[in-house]
Amino acid sequence: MVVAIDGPAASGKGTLARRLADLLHFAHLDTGSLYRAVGLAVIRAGGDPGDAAAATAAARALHPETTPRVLADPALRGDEIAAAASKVAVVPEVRAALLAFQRGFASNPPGGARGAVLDGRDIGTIVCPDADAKLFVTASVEARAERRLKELRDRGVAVIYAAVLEDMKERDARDSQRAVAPLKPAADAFLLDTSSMDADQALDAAMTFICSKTGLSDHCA
Ligand SMILES: Nc1ncnc2c1ncn2[C@@H]1O[C@H](COP(=O)(O)OP(=O)(O)OP(=O)(O)O)[C@@H](O)[C@H]1O
Ligand SMILES: Nc1ccn([C@@H]2O[C@H](COP(=O)(O)O)[C@@H](O)[C@H]2O)c(=O)n1
Repeated sequence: MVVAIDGPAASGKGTLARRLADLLHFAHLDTGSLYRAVGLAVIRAGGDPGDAAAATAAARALHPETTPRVLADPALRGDEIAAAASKVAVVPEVRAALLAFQRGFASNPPGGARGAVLDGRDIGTIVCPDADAKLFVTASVEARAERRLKELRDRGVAVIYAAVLEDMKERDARDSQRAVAPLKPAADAFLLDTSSMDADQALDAAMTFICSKTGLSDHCA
């Protein structure tokens, strides 16, 4: 069984995907980490993430056996790498190079898990169009900027709200206006606006939808 979760930055989709995977004993793939890994590799090689050839070479150099170790690198979590990720993500050859790994994870989840939860921008539309349940998680850009601000400050990063909000708007625009696999809800996705929900309420709403859609019996009342 595959659960596809898409949405903009800091909407809470990663938190929700992790918690759903724990609850259902499914494997989880944060597909944004793949794009971050490509952006980080380009930067570490002294390149420009806006250089399509460099980004394509970095994406093609990611191998399935080493990818889990690459995705665990804490350096992926920085805001500079998030911006780099959204630049390499506009390149069609980069997206094509990352597709097989994502589809393989969904169809054959690691560790013998009986299902997979993938979160990203194009999971319900492109990566897993036949997913059993699709959710599009969103929140106002102001709520998302507040969440990211808190997260960064908790990590000891000195930032101001206006800069976080500006970065968020830029990334939203790049992700939703690109020509290939833009951020948008799949036609059959459940829209979950978490602007005034905490993470527990979002999980409850998602589970109610997944239960009604899939009839998963062992986790549904
Ligand atoms: N429903 C919620 N209410 C308030 N804060 C939340 C909620 N869900 C997640 N958060 C917090 O908001 C921040 C962003 O959440 P998360 O990383 O899950 O978002 P995301 O959509 O996966 O972001 P990104 O695409 O940038 O990785 C985290 O600090 C998380 O703890
Ligand atoms: N399926 C996906 C996932 C991510 N991206 C791009 O990567 C950037 C970083 O993603 P996070 O989820 O870690 O914030 C994101 O801004 C997208 O540009 C993507 O294109 N497709």
